[in-house]
Amino acid sequence: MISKLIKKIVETDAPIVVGLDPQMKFIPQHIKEAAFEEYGESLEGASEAIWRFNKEIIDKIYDVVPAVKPQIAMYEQFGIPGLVAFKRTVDYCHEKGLVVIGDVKRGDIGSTSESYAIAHIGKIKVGSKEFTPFDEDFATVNPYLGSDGIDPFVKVCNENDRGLFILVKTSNPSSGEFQDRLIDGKPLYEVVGQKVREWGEASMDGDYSNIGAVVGATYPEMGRALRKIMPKNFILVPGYGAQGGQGKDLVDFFNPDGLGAIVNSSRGIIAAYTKDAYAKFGDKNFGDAARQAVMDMKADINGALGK
Ligand SMILES: O=c1ccn([C@@H]2O[C@H](COP(=O)(O)O)[C@@H](O)[C@H]2O)c(=O)[nH]1
Repeated sequence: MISKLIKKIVETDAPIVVGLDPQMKFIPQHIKEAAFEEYGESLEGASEAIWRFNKEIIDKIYDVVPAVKPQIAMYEQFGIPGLVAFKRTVDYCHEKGLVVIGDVKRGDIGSTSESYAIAHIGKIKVGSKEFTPFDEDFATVNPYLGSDGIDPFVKVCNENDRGLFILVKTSNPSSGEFQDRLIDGKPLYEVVGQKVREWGEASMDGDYSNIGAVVGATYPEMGRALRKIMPKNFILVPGYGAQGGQGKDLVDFFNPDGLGAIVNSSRGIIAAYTKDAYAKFGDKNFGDAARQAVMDMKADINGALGK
């Protein structure tokens, strides 16, 4: 699966993933009104608004980026209708040829991890039939339970040619509270980075492993250290834009081959029309504002990489 993602990054010349994190406050009034008119002010109405919003964004960006990252929390908060909107979004992104990274941050004891893995990147048999429940290409995973919580995810990946991004150093302000603590003289994030390297060794797909890492754009120094520890693991880099990360911070997350990292922006793209810089598009043209924000992000990152 990582080779498919790399091919699309090269084709679009954009190491960028658009985060589909559709909070209600970002959905223009005209979309909410139309959805509520049909489905009522209900979980169904909100989920329909999310779906319509996503579809417009996807239609405007699918040809200029390789991948999207729907954040399941934004859908789950609307219950079952929200999860239906999540699945519709995943399926539509696949129809448009996009690689889908499900930001689901799962991880538990082995038997439960196996079920999470099946749900998001695997297959399940029901009688004589087989189903792919959520059917993302990659899933994000929390490694805090250790190897027996990760192994079932790796097994399901290997059986289905899917991938993982394992949390190593997260972008949030308090990530250091635990992740920077020293263990035998090494910060925990480096210990986890070394484990990601090992977990990924049996999942090679070309030059890179299907098992990648999450490292926040907000910690460029740590990104540089982790790049060296995990030379064959792709890094998913959140924290660009709304959390303050910029192109110049990202250079060392990449390998000398110009690959090795893919940078996420969610609010910075999907809510671009609410920002002064893109206000000229207006709320009716929020999809065009998102496309322009992608082009600006691409110029910023590729400029920093000297392309
Ligand atoms: O360390 C992490 C891991 C995941 N995220 C997720 O990425 C997006 C970021 O959204 P922005 O609007 O671009 O800030 C969001 O879904 C987070 O849950 C992260 O930010 N940091």
